[in-house]
Amino acid sequence: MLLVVDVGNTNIVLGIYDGRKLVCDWRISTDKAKTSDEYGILIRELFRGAGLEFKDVKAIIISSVVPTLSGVLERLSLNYFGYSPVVVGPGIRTGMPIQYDNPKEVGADRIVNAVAGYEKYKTSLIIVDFGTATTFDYVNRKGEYCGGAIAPGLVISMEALFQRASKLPRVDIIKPPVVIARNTVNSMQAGIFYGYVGLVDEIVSRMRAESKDSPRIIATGGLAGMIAPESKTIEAVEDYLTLEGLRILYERNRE
Ligand SMILES: Nc1ncnc2c1ncn2[C@@H]1O[C@H](COP(=O)(O)OP(=O)(O)OP(=O)(O)O)[C@@H](O)[C@H]1O
Ligand SMILES: CC(C)(CO)[C@@H](O)C(=O)NCCC(=O)O
Ligand SMILES: [K+]
Repeated sequence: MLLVVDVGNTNIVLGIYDGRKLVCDWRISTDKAKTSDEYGILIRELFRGAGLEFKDVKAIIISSVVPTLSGVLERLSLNYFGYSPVVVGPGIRTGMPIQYDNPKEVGADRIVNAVAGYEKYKTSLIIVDFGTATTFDYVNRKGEYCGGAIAPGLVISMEALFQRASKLPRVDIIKPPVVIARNTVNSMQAGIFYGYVGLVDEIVSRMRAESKDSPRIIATGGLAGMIAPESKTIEAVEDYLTLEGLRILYERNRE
């Protein structure tokens, strides 16, 4: 079985593939202070809960946008699983030309999403990933990664509001009952939720216009399911896009 690991700034998502089938997935908090041994213990517990053992894993692929944790997880792979992982980054075969000024600068998660999206849709597309940051990526018809936009994530936006204004509480990010809200909590929810729907549609519309094409628009990430129904532009939500992309990239790089 293949272990796929996506290290984000808020969460590390792990998945186990048996061939093309995702058999289980877990989400743990990203903690830059944790050692490879501490992650090892945590992952052992997750495996135990799913009736899996470390020796069931025959290969590992990691993408990370937290440089300090890349080494920690590489060490974990070697020490606990006995395999050196494929790490998404310069030098791996993506099958996707990267038209960023400096290809080394683009987040590995964005490339992984782009690879998965293009493999599934085989046409030009815009991918919106709602994570710590919200990323927008454009892939053209030929399957080239063309770049995109990075916006503050929904949770970060809410936290900025609450931390900078004494009378504003921390609120759940939900769709409020009305936009002309009559209490602080609903007012903040209205500003963040509808403001964010607007942010997404505006960026996607401008990217689509600039692309001079008619890309498909897909979304992923924890909060995609909440925003997508209100968005005029998002056509589909692909919950496991990043894990799928990691599986595909492993296939392209196994020797
Ligand atoms: N309804 C909600 N209200 C508040 N926060 C939420 C809600 N749903 C998810 N979150 C949080 O939003 C954040 C972003 O979620 P998501 O799972 O898409 O990204 P992530 O995987 O944590 O991002 P990254 O890949 O950058 O680590 C997470 O911290 C998640 O716990
Ligand atoms: C934007 C994030 C934080 C989203 O996870 C990540 O993709 C990242 O750190 N990217 C590096 C900058 C870039 O993609 O241009
Ligand atoms: K992510």
